[in-house]
Amino acid sequence: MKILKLETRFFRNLVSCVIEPCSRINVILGKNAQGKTNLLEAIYVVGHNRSFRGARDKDLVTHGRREGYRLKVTYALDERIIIFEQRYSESKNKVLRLNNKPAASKTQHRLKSVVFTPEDLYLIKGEPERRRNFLDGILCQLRPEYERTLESYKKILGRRNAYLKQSRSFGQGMRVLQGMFIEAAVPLICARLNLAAILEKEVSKLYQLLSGEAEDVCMRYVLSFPLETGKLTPDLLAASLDKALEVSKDKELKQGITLVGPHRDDFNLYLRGHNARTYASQGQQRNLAVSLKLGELATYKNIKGYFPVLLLDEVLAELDKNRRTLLLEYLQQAEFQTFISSVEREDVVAVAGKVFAVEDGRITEEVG
Ligand SMILES: Nc1ncnc2c1ncn2[C@@H]1O[C@H](COP(=O)(O)OP(=O)(O)OP(=O)(O)O)[C@@H](O)[C@H]1O
Repeated sequence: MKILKLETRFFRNLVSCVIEPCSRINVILGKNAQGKTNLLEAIYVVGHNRSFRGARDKDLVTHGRREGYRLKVTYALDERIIIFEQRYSESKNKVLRLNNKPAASKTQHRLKSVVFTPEDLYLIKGEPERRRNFLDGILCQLRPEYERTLESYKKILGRRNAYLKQSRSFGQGMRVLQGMFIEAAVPLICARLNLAAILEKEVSKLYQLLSGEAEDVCMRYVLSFPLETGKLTPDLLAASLDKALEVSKDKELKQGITLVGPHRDDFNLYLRGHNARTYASQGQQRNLAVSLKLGELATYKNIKGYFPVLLLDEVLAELDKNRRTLLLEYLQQAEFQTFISSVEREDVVAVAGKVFAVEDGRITEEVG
C-alpha cells in the first residue's frame, strides 16, 4: 500500500492540506506544536477510523469549524488505485466514500498503517496490557473473526466479573458462564501463540539489523494459568483453564474479579536468555520495541501479501546516532512507504525521498 495523495480539511490545526508523498521515505519536518503528529494522525484516522492518541472525532475537528473534518486519501494497492474519503461533523456524524460511492463502515478497503509513537517505547517495560493490546491490534487487523471473538470474550468477562461481585458461591449460572468463557478464551490464546511464533522470527532478524548485535531474540507468550502436561492443543488449553478457574474460585469470589484468562496473559522478550524487561538497557529496549513494530509490518506482508504504510512519530530522537543510522538505512532499502516526523533536519533529510515542512498547520513540500 502506498499513498499517492492525501487531502485534509479542518482536521486539527491542518486547516487545508494536500500532499503527494513519494513511495519510500517522507519526512515531516517542523518545530514543536506545528502539526507534524496531526498529519500522521490524519493518515491513521482515514485508515482505522480512530485516532492513535485516543481522541474523539469531535476533538479532531479544527476548533470552531462546525462543518467538521474531511480526509481523502488516494492510494495504490497492487495494480489498483483506491480513493477513500471520511467526513465527520457533529450534526451529520460520519460519511464514508470508497471510489466516490458510499462505503460501509466495516469495509476492508481502508488504508492500513502501523504507527510508532514515543509511547510505544514502553512496549517492553510497560504494563502487560500494552503488550496484549499490541497482539490484539495486529490480530484484529488480520482476522475479522478474532475481533468478534475478542468482543464476545470481553462481554462474557464483564458478566462473569459482575456475577463474582454479587455472589457468595458458584451456582448453575456461573457454570454455564464458565463454559462460554473458556470457549471464547481458547481461540484467542491459540491465535496469540501463533502470532508470537511468527513475530519471534521477524523480531529476531530486525533486532540484529537495527542494533548491529548478533543476538537472537526469543519471544515467549506467558499464560496466566499453569498448563497441564501434554501436547499443546486447544483441548489442553481448555482443560488447563477450567482447572485454574476451579482452583482460583474462592479467591475470585473474595476479590470479585476473574483472575485467569487471556485478559491476564502477557509476553516476554529475551536477550541472551534474560528477560529484556529487567536485563536490557534502555537503548536495547527501544530497539526491541522498534523491531516489534517493524515485525508487525512484516507479519502483515506475510499474511496479506502487502505492506501497510509505516508512520514514525518522533522516534529518531529516542535512538542514539548509530541505531538511528541503522534504522534509516533499513527504511531506505525497505519496500514499504514511510512517514517520519522530526524536529531535527540532521540525518533524516539525507535519506528522504520527499521533505514536507510544517509550520502552524501549513504544509509545504521542500524542493531541491
Ligand atoms: N482540534 C484542533 N483544532 C486546532 N488545533 C488543534 C486541534 N487539536 C490540536 N491542535 C493543535 O495542533 C498543534 C500541533 O499539534 P501536533 O501534535 O501535531 O504537534 P507536533 O508538530 O507533532 O509537535 P511536537 O514536536 O511537539 O510533538 C498543537 O499546538 C495543538 O494545540
